[in-house]
Amino acid sequence: MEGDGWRDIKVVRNPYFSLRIVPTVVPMRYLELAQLYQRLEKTTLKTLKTRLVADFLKKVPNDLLEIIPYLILGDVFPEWDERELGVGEKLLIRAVSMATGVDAKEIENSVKETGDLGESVALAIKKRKQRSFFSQPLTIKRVYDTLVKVAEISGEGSQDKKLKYLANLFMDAEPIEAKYLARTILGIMRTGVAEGILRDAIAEAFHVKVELVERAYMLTSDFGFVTKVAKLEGNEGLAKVTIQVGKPIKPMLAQQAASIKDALLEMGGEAEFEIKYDGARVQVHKDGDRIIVYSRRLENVTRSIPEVVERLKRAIKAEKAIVEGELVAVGEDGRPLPFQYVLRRFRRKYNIEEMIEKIPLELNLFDVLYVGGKALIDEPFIERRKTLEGIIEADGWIKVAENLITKSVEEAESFYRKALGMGHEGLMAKRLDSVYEPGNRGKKWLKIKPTMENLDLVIIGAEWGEGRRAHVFGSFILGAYDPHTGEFVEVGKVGSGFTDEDLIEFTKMLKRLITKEEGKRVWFEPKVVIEVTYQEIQKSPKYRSGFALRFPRYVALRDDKGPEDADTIERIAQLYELQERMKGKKIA
Ligand SMILES: Nc1ncnc2c1ncn2[C@@H]1O[C@H](COP(=O)(O)OP(=O)(O)OP(=O)(O)O)[C@@H](O)[C@H]1O
Repeated sequence: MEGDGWRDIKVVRNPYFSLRIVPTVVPMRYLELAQLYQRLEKTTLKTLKTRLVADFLKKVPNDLLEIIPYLILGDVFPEWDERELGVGEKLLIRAVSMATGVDAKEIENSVKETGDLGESVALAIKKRKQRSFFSQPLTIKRVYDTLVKVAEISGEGSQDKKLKYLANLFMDAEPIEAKYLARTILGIMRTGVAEGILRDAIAEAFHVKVELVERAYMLTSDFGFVTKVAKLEGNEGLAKVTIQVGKPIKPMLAQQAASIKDALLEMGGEAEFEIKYDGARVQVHKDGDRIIVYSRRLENVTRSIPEVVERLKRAIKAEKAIVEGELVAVGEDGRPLPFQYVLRRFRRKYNIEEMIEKIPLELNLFDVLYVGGKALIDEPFIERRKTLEGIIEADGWIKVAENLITKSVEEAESFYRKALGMGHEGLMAKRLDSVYEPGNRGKKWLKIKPTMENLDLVIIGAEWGEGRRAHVFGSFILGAYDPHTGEFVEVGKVGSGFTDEDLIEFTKMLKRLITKEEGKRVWFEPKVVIEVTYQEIQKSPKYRSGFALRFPRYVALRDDKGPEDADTIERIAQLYELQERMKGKKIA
């Protein structure tokens, strides 16, 4: 009966006939998922979390397999899906109030007291004054279908419609279900399950190789699909997974080289150098007249850049293709503007026309991953580059990245100086024979730039400000990801570089992520990524990470990156080595 959302076979004794086996329909209850969330929240042990998720996955009927992984992560849709629930805290509280008869003000006050919206919603449900005679226990399918409907409602009166759908769910929810439903709706799950745990759990549940799960995920960015293949087709099916037009591929990344000379040496004496444009990376999927553009974080940003989409339709000559490039904002003088300008374009949802004029965008394409029905990721870079040049018709706004293939340090250095002179960030060096490694930050691509890398770190805590700034956070605790424990560990505290407006914005954004308060200190669910500069990376016995940043300074909010894209302890260790090597070296 799997496939219809039903499971279990019950033995029913019929008083008139002999013992018969009658299949009864028992859909999977949302309660089971809520109990999983609760268990996950109670432990910090990565291994235990993995086992809990694996045991749960084993019980999931086939037709829920594609949605459960996202719900476990605390999401409803994959990050590249354009749909959003569009429900804020206020609307959610109104829905709970409607469902329970508890005054919205009372729920709001309770949130202030508990500091935990989920908990306060559960309390309201416990006080529920009425429950419909027709009340039905919540099933996962019903919760999911309702959330999909909520996401798809738009236009006039949409808030009221959303309110009714949500109130209906809360009307039938048990307190524990309501707690996690509320958190899912607001995207603040707090169960500490990130992609790594889910990946390991899929492997454990279906006895498949973790490397194959990882590979399939890097190629499709779709845990729902990967889970289904793992269960139904095992290792063999996973090994066959390849890229598909329409599903974003995790981008291949680079490490930093200390100099052009080091880069050439590492690449075996010859390399392709390309300008490193300072903008935002995009992955373009084209299928006939249909274009989808994904950001570095694989969010669908197509709608925010309609003029680029129109040009892409003409510039990509192939009928079906996946190409990658760097989108750069261009100033009036024709020189590149800082990457934050492109991010402003991505964020804009209304009056886009106005932005097209204000922030014109240029796209520099540097790779092709698919063309004419064929995945190209296993072809050498040099071949992909030729293919790319063959399918792009440059139009001044869309072009192929400027490059130089050379063995000569001098030639490459002169290209480097030229790139910096034009206002670009530096150069990329690419190994001619390198295949495309989705999601990997290896040494096949190296970046060369005059300054040390900025770091992208997660805000894991903060301290309230003082005096005039007592109502906002004054400094933030920075965390780097430790892949061994699955935790974010402290590497420093940043208080400079923020304007008053920044602090107000950050306080608003972070308040809802508070997990713990200790005097003036608060701790957050690790979600928000910021870019910081620093004077130096120091070894530090004080921090568990082993490193501390000297004089970190805030540069920008990286809402194009999720916590899983933030820099890791290992990356900081690498940068520390690089810093030591760069000391006293002049590379420009
Ligand atoms: N010619 C190019 N080839 C590849 N990447 C390029 C090129 N020009 C600019 N880039 C950008 O540089 C990035 C490669 O550097 P890296 O691997 O460090 O990515 P990142 O973590 O996003 O870092 P960054 O902060 O530099 O964007 C790419 O993701 C892309 O956005």
